[in-house]
Amino acid sequence: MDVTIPESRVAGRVRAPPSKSYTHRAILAAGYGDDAVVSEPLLSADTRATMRAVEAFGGTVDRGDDRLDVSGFDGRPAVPDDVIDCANSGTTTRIVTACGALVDGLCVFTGDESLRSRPQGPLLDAIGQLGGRAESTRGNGQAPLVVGGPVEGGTVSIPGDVSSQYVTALLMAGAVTHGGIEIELETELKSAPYVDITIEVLDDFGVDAERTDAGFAVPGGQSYRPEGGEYAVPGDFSSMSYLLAAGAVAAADGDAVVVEGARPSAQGDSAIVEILDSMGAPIEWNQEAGEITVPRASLSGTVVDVGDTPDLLPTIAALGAVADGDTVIENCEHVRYKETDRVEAIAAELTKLGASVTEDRDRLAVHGGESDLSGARVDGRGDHRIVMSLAVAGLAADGETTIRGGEHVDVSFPGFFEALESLGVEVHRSR
Ligand SMILES: O=C(O)C1=C[C@@H](OP(=O)(O)O)[C@@H](O)[C@H](O)C1
Ligand SMILES: C=C(OP(=O)(O)O)C(=O)O
Repeated sequence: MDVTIPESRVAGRVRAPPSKSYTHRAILAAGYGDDAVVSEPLLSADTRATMRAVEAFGGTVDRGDDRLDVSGFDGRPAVPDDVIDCANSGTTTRIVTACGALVDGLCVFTGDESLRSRPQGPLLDAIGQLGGRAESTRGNGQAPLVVGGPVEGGTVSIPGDVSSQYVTALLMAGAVTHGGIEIELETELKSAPYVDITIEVLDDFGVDAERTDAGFAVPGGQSYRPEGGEYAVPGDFSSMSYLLAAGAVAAADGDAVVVEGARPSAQGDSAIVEILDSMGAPIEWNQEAGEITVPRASLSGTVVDVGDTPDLLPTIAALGAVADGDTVIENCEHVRYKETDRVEAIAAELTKLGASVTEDRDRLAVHGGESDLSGARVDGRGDHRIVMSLAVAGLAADGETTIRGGEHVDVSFPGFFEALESLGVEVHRSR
């Protein structure tokens, strides 16, 4: 689907969707337990992949509008009847692969073309160190994967600079092993706040896991159960970043965008508030009310290290294209291992809108203010975050911006274009 965004002014209140990261973890945590309700879940293509996996392992997930009733497999996943399709979701692939290592038999995991190009080698290696079987069918460390166990726990050594999701996956599975899992990190951990999210969710399900000097550890023999049998998902700050950025680049004179559902949590991506502040936006976060208000501002460039916040890179780059001066995004090599190589993708697509960028392996500089952005035809690269970031840039570009592949927002923020419409943007969709 092509989506056309005209240069626009926006204003109004909009609610952030529920967190994708928390929803994935809550669904699988409930799967590892017996019965639990996940309330206010994100219902999106990626979280549906995790629901399918829980069902393949012997659980059931009854999908309501704003709740999921999960009947889990009680720490003992069954051999799936079929291959598990993780679609476009890296999180699903990693967390269910570690669950597959608990199975007394074999499981096969695959996904779409993007997913089948993403790195899984360190996780396969870790499962091997635990005595499980874990192979890439093509021998290239990418899905399709064949995984089996049952592993009973132990110590693993893994790199920390490819994906934090390997740590998340091992901690979640380790809690129901006999002996628990100790994780030694070979290199500094990137995307570290996502492991904080994991530890927070585990804690809410009554499971202990902790940071250690060497990395992380989770004792075995634990049971997953949220207090009162119910777990509520908080709002998603990565998704909010597009709405807040829209306000900062395009709010109507004297008006603002107000984003609801912004309660503090372990999400590193709440750094978007400080980043917008550092660019000169008079942004205000009422943490008690869970509301962030942002009017339009003349933005200026900033320097951001995205080691902890990879998913913000496309948003920051779009903001940088509208701002005056240079916006420098550092420590971003791991952002190349996502649905697309997002450093290359956003650099190339913003260039089509007239932005000037300098791309290095671990750094992206956007030279704002050199010329005004002008609408053009751009490619969302089949990547939800590239699509949404280009839509933000489109709000501030002269004329119209047409984004190819608008339907991919379904991965994390299915109502994204409706949210823009509610803020006053005339979104045009064509097939
Ligand atoms: O665990 C998670 O929920 C996520 C971790 C991050 O990935 P990496 O740890 O691979 O950087 C992030 O980019 C992804 O969108 C969600
Ligand atoms: C990279 C992302 O997710 P995943 O790793 O789950 O595909 C994302 O949502 O930006």
